Amino acid sequence: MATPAPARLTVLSGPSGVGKGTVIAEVRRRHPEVWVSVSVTTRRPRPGEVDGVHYHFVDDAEFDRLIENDGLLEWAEYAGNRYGTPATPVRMRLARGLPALLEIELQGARQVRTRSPEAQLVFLAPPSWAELVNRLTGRGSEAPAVQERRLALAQAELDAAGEFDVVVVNDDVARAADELVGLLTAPAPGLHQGTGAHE
Ligand SMILES: Nc1nc2c(ncn2[C@@H]2O[C@H](COP(=O)(O)OP(=O)(O)O)[C@@H](O)[C@H]2O)c(=O)[nH]1
Ligand SMILES: Nc1ncnc2c1ncn2[C@@H]1O[C@H](COP(=O)(O)OP(=O)(O)O)[C@@H](O)[C@H]1O
Repeated sequence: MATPAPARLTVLSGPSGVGKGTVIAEVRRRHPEVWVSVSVTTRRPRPGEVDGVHYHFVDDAEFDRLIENDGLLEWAEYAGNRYGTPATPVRMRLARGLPALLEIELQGARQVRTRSPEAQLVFLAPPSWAELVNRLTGRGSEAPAVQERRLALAQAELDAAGEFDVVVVNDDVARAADELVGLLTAPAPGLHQGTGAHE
């Protein structure tokens, strides 16, 4: 009866500029204990981004090495750069019975779905297309050509929202953060007992 629920792996995805970073920052402001994986990327740091905090910034050779050594839980190329989730910290969290949150794009979310079917996949959606464009251009962190590229990808990402377990609309940061906290603390439904599915 008293079998504890397995620690859950939760993935948060959504188009560039929808507010994934903002909502996660709000969740962590309220609940500093929420653990979020720090990805590796070949993208250049933006002003204010700190190596080891926002990302582990690596070059192509280092990224290749991580792939070869099976060091990544998943990885994908997105808008000309590669991004991946270091496997060991996530595995250690889950092995200790503690939840883990990944903020990754669609191809990565699909890889997690395949490898860990019990993972919870959450899609953060904008209230409207116009608002997404506003946020991405308003952030001002990318050149117009890069924004265009990200918006083209965003259309395909929005089309895939139905693949996710839950869609959270980021109309208001506090409200979306509340909803995400609820999902992170909800018990996992339907244990896959005896499958050894959770890594
Ligand atoms: N597959 C995968 N995607 C990631 C990872 N880390 C970040 N991303 C995604 O890569 C995309 C681009 O990230 P970034 O350049 O930081 O831009 P931003 O999310 O728009 O601020 C976003 O959709 C991120 O969620 C990762 O480890 N794996
Ligand atoms: N609910 C919201 N309402 C208005 N602006 C928002 C909201 N959430 C995020 N933003 C703004 O949208 C921009 C993109 O947010 P960001 O967290 O960088 O997105 P992502 O991590 O998904 O790329 C930022 O300027 C942020 O302040």
